[in-house]
Amino acid sequence: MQWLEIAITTPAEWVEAVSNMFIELGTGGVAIEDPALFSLYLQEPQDEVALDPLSLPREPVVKAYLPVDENLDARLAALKERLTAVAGEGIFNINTKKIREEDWACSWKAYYKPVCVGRKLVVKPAWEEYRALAGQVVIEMDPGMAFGCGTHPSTRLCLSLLEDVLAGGEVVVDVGTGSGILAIAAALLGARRVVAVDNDPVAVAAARQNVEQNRVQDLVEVVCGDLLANIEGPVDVVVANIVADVIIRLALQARKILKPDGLFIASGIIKGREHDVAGALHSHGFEIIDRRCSGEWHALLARGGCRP
Ligand SMILES: C[S@@+](CC[C@H](N)C(=O)[O-])C[C@H]1O[C@@H](n2cnc3c(N)ncnc32)[C@H](O)[C@@H]1O
Repeated sequence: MQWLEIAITTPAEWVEAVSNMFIELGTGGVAIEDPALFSLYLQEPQDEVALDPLSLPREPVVKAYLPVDENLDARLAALKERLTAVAGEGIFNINTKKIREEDWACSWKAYYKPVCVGRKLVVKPAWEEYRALAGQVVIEMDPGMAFGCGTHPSTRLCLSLLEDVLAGGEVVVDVGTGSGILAIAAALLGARRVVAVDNDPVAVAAARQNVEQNRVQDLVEVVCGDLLANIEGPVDVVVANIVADVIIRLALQARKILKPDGLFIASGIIKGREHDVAGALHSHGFEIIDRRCSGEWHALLARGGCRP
């Protein structure tokens, strides 16, 4: 299959909004090439710096991929209309190029480097060397065509919340697992059993591969399905990094399978929608016990569940 790579060069303040538009358009993944992140990476002590600073973009570039099929023109037109509606003409520079599926993965790999998240997690591309410090928990990722290489703020918010709430021995469900990153993190942080679900077969395949890569296949089961439709409780933690409207739809299902005082980590909420999501959580009996944000992205930690 052929794919269209869409690369949008944008001022930094629009990065999250553009990423969100791609996600709402249904692209499997979003890659952010942010010169600020590269500079941070280059400041860290490295055994070997494989990145040529002169090759870095001067402004952030947000990339996503759409299949070249009969829906492509309509999806591109919808994207351009939305970009113009939010920011007017001339803010974004859009470049597209067709690439073969076999070349897809390599097109963004050069910019994907190990990143530290929270207190002890490190997300490392499968093909990069990284010498872990004492106490660090290293997740190896090859997201392929699925969302979730650990650089997106909404993923990072989930990772840091997982790190804070997991004490060991929990049953966790990761809804919208993408590359499997959150499910793998939960297992490496001590969960006793993790179910990872996604409705995209490409994501399910990538997640299964990453689960094996991290040698947590005895703890993590990856299934294809719609939200929590076929998942049985009781569980200790539900984590979901999807868009606000999907989180709202998920809230009741999550409450039904959570143990009393179970925890719901809800992320992927773009600025302006956090009140809608909090309202839906309250209306289903959840208590919000933590709120975190990074740039335009919000995550909520809610407590609630059903008595047996
Ligand atoms: C933003 S990505 C999150 C990936 C990963 N969990 C992370 O945090 O980086 C959202 C994922 O949710 C999946 N998804 C969207 N709607 C879904 C649904 N109704 N049921 C299951 N998965 C869904 C998408 O296929 C995508 O892989």
